[in-house]
Amino acid sequence: MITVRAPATSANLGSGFDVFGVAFDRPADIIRVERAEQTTIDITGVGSQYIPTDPDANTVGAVVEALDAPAHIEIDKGVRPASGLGSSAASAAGAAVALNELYDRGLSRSELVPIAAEGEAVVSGTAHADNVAPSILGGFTIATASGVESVSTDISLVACLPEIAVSTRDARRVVPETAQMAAVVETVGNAATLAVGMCRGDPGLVGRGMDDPLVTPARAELITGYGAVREAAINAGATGVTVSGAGPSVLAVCRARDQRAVGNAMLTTFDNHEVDARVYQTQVSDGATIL
Ligand SMILES: Nc1ncnc2c1ncn2[C@@H]1O[C@H](COP(=O)(O)OP(=O)(O)OP(=O)(O)O)[C@@H](O)[C@H]1O
Ligand SMILES: N[C@@H](CCO)C(=O)O
Repeated sequence: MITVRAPATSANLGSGFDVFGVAFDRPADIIRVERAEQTTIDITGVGSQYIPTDPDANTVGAVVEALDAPAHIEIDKGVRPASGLGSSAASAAGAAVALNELYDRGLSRSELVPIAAEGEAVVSGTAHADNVAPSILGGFTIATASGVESVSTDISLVACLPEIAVSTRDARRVVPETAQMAAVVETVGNAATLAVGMCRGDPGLVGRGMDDPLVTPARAELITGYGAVREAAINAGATGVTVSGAGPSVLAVCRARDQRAVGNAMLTTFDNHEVDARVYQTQVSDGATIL
């Protein structure tokens, strides 16, 4: 049996829609795989009642197919589904790393990224790699059609998960199909600023680069209290705030000393909007580990 811990992730970071991602130190999914004639899936943990065990409908099933690696797979969910914290991706990333090891396929971590991304197509219709890349490689990742880059960095994050479910499939329907050139120019500038900030470990630059006029405004509408939560986090010291992945989690970047204040401000403001929430004080961390 091979056991892998695959971390939660946050994709987009505002200006990097379908491209940027970061790995968290927690929460994480635990994936256990054993060789079998036929693929079967058992799921426990947070939100497991909402996740299909049919391999054709679960993200790990697509990974089994791509690696031709039938197995009995146990998924212990630490990352709630429909959270915006890369729940579906954590399972796919963990399965890719575990099955590659179990069947001795010899693929590199980078080669496993497009394989795990096939799982995302199962749930959202698109094989976007911006969550699976950091869950497999760790750090801050840039996933494009021509490959994936990863840098390790020391950036503190606060992810606030409200008790609202937003599916990636639904959140992709509100993404505008066209964009004004001025908004594209602004987004490119912000994305470049963010990438430099990650390389320098500078939360001020990362936060400044998270602003996104293209996708985030439409998605913010799906999250009760988003505007007020964002403002409260900024007032508590966050250097940037955006929708995490497809939502409903809200992601703040800050200095380590401000993490607690930012998290409390976000929780209190969701509570003022009668939304229960929980907070993860985390930082950009390593990718999947074989235990
Ligand atoms: N192994 C899995 N883990 C979690 N969700 C899964 C899995 N397999 C299939 N799903 C389905 O995927 C959906 C959750 O994925 P979705 O992409 O919507 O959320 P997310 O991964 O938390 O968000 P995001 O990609 O925005 O970070 C649910 O409908 C769930 O049933
Ligand atoms: N880039 C994806 C991440 C969520 O799966 C999106 O925002 O739709």
